Amino acid sequence: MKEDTDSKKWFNVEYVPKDYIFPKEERPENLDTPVCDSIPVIDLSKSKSVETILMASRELGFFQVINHGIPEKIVTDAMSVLKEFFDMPSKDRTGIVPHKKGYIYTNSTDYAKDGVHLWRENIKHPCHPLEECIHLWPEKPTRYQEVIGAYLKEIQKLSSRILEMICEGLGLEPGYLEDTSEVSLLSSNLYPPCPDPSLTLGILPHQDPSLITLLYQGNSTGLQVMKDSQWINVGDFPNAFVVNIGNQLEIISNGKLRSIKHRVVTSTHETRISIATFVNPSPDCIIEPAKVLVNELEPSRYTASQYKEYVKSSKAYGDYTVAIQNALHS
Ligand SMILES: O=C(O)CCC(=O)C(=O)O
Ligand SMILES: [Fe+2]
Repeated sequence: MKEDTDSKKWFNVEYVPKDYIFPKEERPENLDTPVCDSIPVIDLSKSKSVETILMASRELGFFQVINHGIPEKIVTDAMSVLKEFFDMPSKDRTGIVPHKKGYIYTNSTDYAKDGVHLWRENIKHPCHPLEECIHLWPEKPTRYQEVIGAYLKEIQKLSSRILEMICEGLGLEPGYLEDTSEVSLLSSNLYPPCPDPSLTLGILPHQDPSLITLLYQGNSTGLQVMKDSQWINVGDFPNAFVVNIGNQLEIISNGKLRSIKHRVVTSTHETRISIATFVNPSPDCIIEPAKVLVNELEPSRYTASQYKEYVKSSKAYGDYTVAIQNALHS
């Protein structure tokens, strides 16, 4: 049997197929916005980084970190193994039974909204505890489990460090966030070049249901953040990780830190591969504004809920993801 080569792939088209065209009011307008230089790039080797992280998290809910200590090779290996995964013939990627296997692959034929597909392919899998999940991840490419496992160990360290800095900046006791959080989900996207980016979207506008999200985007662009009612581009910065505040940390901080809407637009010439890792509260955690941030002048702005109940009731990560997470823990 002939393998599916690039020439036969769904995105190798001259015109955007009808199923990928969003209604006019949802299309990305104004794609010429200049790359924004107001997403702060924070050097973690500098002593003032707690202050700058706090300032960015309050104002924009997004920042980038450099000199973060993750070896470049671990990151480039992760990107290349994911590229190999997305490049494999589709028979090696599909046919996965979400309830049995520890990962979900969706090609672009999943309906994102009202019968329209996103211009992307995606793989997602749980990552916590690492020793229990790793064997359930893709077996092809053969290096996948080893390389992504090594990447996630580094992400765990970096996310702990960033959560500790946020704790310090908010005046919370050490460990308040870190002790009850886990890097629980990896979601990697491939956004192929698109003949007309003004008609399509890579990811719909959304806020992350996490505590924080760490994202590696290589040298590509396409991520946009809503600032003062305008979409602005998050520029690429060599070896940087993009960090954003998720809904759970907005609640814990009693609204001091902001979980901001973002989306991904496509490009005519660039292939974007991104690796998002969601740092979430442990499932049993009660999420509510930290007591030290609530007082007469600043009363609690959010009601308490258990994180796993929130995930279940809001279907925060989609049905399949909840199903594989439950399968793992039962
Ligand atoms: O792929 C990206 O750049 C963004 C991904 C994202 O926002 C998400 O997975 O929540
Ligand atoms: Fe997101």
